[in-house]
Amino acid sequence: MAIRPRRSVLYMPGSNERALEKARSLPADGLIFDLEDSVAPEAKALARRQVTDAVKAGGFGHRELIVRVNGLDSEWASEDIAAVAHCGADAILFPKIQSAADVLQAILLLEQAGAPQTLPVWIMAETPRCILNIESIAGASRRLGCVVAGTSDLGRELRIRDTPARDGVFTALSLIVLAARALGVDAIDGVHLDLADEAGFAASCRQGRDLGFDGKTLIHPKQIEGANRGFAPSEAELDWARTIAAAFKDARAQGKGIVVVNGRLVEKLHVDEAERLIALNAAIMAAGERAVAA
Ligand SMILES: CC(C)(COP(=O)(O)OP(=O)(O)OC[C@H]1O[C@@H](n2cnc3c(N)ncnc32)[C@H](O)[C@@H]1OP(=O)(O)O)[C@@H](O)C(=O)NCCC(=O)NCCSC(=O)C[C@H](O)C(=O)O
Ligand SMILES: [Mg+2]
Repeated sequence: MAIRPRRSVLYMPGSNERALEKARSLPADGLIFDLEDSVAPEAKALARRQVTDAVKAGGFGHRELIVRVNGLDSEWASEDIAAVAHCGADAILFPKIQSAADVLQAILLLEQAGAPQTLPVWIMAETPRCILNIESIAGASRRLGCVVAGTSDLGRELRIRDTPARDGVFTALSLIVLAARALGVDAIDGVHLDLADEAGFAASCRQGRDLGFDGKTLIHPKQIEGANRGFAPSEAELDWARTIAAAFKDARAQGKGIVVVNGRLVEKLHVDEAERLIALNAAIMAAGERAVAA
């Protein structure tokens, strides 16, 4: 299956028309048009209209367009879902998912609203119950396209202290990646709220990447470049990937199933990951070229 880069996924309030416009030129891999927590109750209808108009109008190039609707038990959910079901978004993101039944309910509502059967469903993992049920949630439907960590809501519910190492949500972050990998979908890390803390943001990108996340959700354009860098394969990783892929090809031609490169044992499993990194890099390059051409 083709790899879609999701290094940087930027939230913006659907009520902020300027942000929706600005997003057309920002170098993020994905955009989450939010109808939920960043939109005041009195601005919900405006946000819904602006978001669907913006998605229909297009002009976002290679960027993946995701609309986050309000929670299933909120008074806005059904109108949100009816409005976004066929607006042309690449995925619909459902917040506060607690169980596999919630995922099925979300899909049923989309179907009742006439959404294409192929429209992927993304979920926020942001409640303690969600984390405890994460395997069954992620496996509830093949429509699930991505799991997004909601570390702000989760941290609040867990009553943790906000430490630089994110100790309080560390287990949850690992469980999210485990569940996503088990089901073969992508996982995107939570937001870094302190916009002035560049070092802390870079550290949280490194940590997310080390944990296996495919990218990070962001709250401001100034965070895009760091996430794009942090979640892309580095030059050293790519050099190594190309080296071992070539060495393994030679070894296979000689009938061998393993090879030692620079003193390290290389097996097919290492080459599989190397090839994934090379393909991810190619997809990033291709998107970059399209962005320049757009
Ligand atoms: C945090 C902000 C409110 C700051 O906004 P602002 O004061 O306008 O910032 P700047 O003046 O520095 O903006 C500079 C220019 O960039 C544009 N901009 C700013 N933010 C965005 C954005 N998110 N997307 C697109 N464009 C953006 C401004 O319009 C300026 O443009 P220009 O006019 O050309 O100068 C704001 O950044 C913001 O609203 N951020 C997103 C907040 C949000 O969406 N929150 C909800 C998601 S987080 C969440 O819910 C977490 C999860 O659920 C969990 O539980 O963890
Ligand atoms: Mg949240």
